[in-house]
Amino acid sequence: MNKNIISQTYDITREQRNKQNAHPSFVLWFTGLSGSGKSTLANAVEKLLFEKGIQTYTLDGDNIRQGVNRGLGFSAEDRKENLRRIAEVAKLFVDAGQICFSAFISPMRKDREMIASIVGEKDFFEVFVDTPLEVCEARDVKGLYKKARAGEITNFTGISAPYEAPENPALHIQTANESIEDSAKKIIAFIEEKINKL
Ligand SMILES: Nc1ncnc2c1ncn2[C@@H]1O[C@H](COP(=O)(O)OS(=O)(=O)O)[C@@H](OP(=O)(O)O)[C@H]1O
Ligand SMILES: Nc1ncnc2c1ncn2[C@@H]1O[C@H](COP(=O)(O)OP(=O)(O)O)[C@@H](O)[C@H]1O
Repeated sequence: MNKNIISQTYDITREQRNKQNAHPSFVLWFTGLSGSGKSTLANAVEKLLFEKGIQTYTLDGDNIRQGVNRGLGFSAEDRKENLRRIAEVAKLFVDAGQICFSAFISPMRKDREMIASIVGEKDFFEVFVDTPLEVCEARDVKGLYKKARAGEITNFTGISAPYEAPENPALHIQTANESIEDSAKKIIAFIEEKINKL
C-alpha cells in the first residue's frame, strides 16, 4: 500500500443509507457453470425487488469483462484478478446501500473465500446455482459449449477447466427441474428473511 494514500471518510454513512432505504445492504454471489442460470435468476429477482422499492444492482461476468475487466482472460490467474476486482466493486455497492447481485462463474473455492473476505463475511451470501453440466450443455445458451467441445475455446469451465462446487452455500438452487419463477421465489424468500433479520 502506498504510504502517501490516506483513507478519506465521508459524512454520509452506509448506516444512514440503509436507514433511508429502509433495508440493509449485502451481496448475493451467484456461482455456477456457464448456462446454469445465474444471470436469468439475478434478473428475475431484481425485477421483483425493484417493484417493492428495494435498491439493487447486478454485476454480471459478460458485462464486466467488456468494461472494467476488459483484457482479462480465463487462466486461473486472470479469473482470480477478475473476481478480486469485482469483489471490491461489490463492496462499494454495499457501502452505497444496495443489495448487490454478482453473477460470475467463480469456479474456485479459494477465490470465493477471497471474495468473502474482501466483501466481509457478514455481508456475503453465496448462492450455488447448481445445474448439472449435461443440462447446461444441452441449453448451450450462447453456443460456447459446442465451441469448447470442438476445441475452439480453451480453459472452458466444466469442459477443460475446473468447477469446484460450494460445500456450504447460504442458498442452494437446483434449476434442472424447476421453473425460473420457482427458483426466483426461493431466492426472494431468502432475501426477505435477511432483510427482516439484519
Ligand atoms: N473459457 C471460458 N470459460 C468460462 N466462460 C467463458 C469462457 N470464455 C468465455 N466465457 C464467457 O464468460 C463468462 C464467464 O465470465 P466470468 O467472469 O463469470 O468467469 S470467472 O468467474 O472469472 O470464471 C461466461 O458467461 P456465463 O455463461 O454467463 O457464465 C461465458 O459467456
Ligand atoms: N430454474 C431456472 N433458473 C434459471 N434459468 C433457467 C431455469 N430453468 C431454465 N433456465 C434457462 O437456463 C438458461 C440459463 O442461462 P443464463 O442465465 O445465461 O446462465 P448463466 O448466467 O449462469 O450463464 C436460460 O436460457 C434460462 O431460461
